[in-house]
Amino acid sequence: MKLQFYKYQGTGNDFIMIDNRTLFFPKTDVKLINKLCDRRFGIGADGLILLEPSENEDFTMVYYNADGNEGSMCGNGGRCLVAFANQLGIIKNETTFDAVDGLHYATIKNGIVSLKMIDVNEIEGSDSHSFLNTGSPHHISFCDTISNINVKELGAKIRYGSPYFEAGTNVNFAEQVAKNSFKVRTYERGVEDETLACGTGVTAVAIAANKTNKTTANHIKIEVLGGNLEVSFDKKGDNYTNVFLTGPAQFVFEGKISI
Ligand SMILES: N[C@@H](CCC[C@H](N)C(=O)O)C(=O)O
Repeated sequence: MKLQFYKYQGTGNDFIMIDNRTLFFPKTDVKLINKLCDRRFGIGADGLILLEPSENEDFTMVYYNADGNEGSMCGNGGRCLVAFANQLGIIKNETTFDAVDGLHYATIKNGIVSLKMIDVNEIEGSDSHSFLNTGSPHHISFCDTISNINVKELGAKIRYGSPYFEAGTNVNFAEQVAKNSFKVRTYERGVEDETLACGTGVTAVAIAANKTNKTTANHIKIEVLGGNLEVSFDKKGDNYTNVFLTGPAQFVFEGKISI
């Protein structure tokens, strides 16, 4: 069978998109999804996303990490899926869709997608790190400089170590560059490597930076290896609401692959 696919990227976090409105895709085939995401034996991507029907919303997002397993929420993947739904003519400039962590509202204008993320009200912290869930779990270490960190090696150590072990976590290294701006590098669980960007990761960094008083800003610019993202939120006490992740989401190419 020939599988029609579309390739998208959001600040270099890249995804295979499949229009699965007819529910034809063999979604329990972990090996197949892993192979499609393989950069040598397949199309190559950090993850694969199925666009499926939804009972009450515009569509449903089903996200798989490159290892072939269903993942938790993917912020950049969600933004790319909005651009894909727009390309398919399912939505115009705004949408609400279903995902593993609940409903997401989003807008798209001139290739820039702004995606509403879940509210956050639990942030664990110590002197060395913060940990919070922005749809996916994120460990954050604020560092003086991140350019010389071996993200793959150190990220893997933290991802598999105490207290995360098998369930694991994504791991972010963040450097403050100005009052309201940070640089971030991320080790992604499920890709098991550094990626060029992570949407739920930069969202977690922005909230953790505010919570730990590194910034009083509620509109934060984040530079990642693949480009620039922005995170904004409202804050009441320890509750972060109206959390938006904003940045480019672009179609790269489409094709058919034998499966
Ligand atoms: N790239 C993603 C994060 C994807 C989820 C993650 N790898 C996991 O399952 O933990 C993003 O942009 O948020």
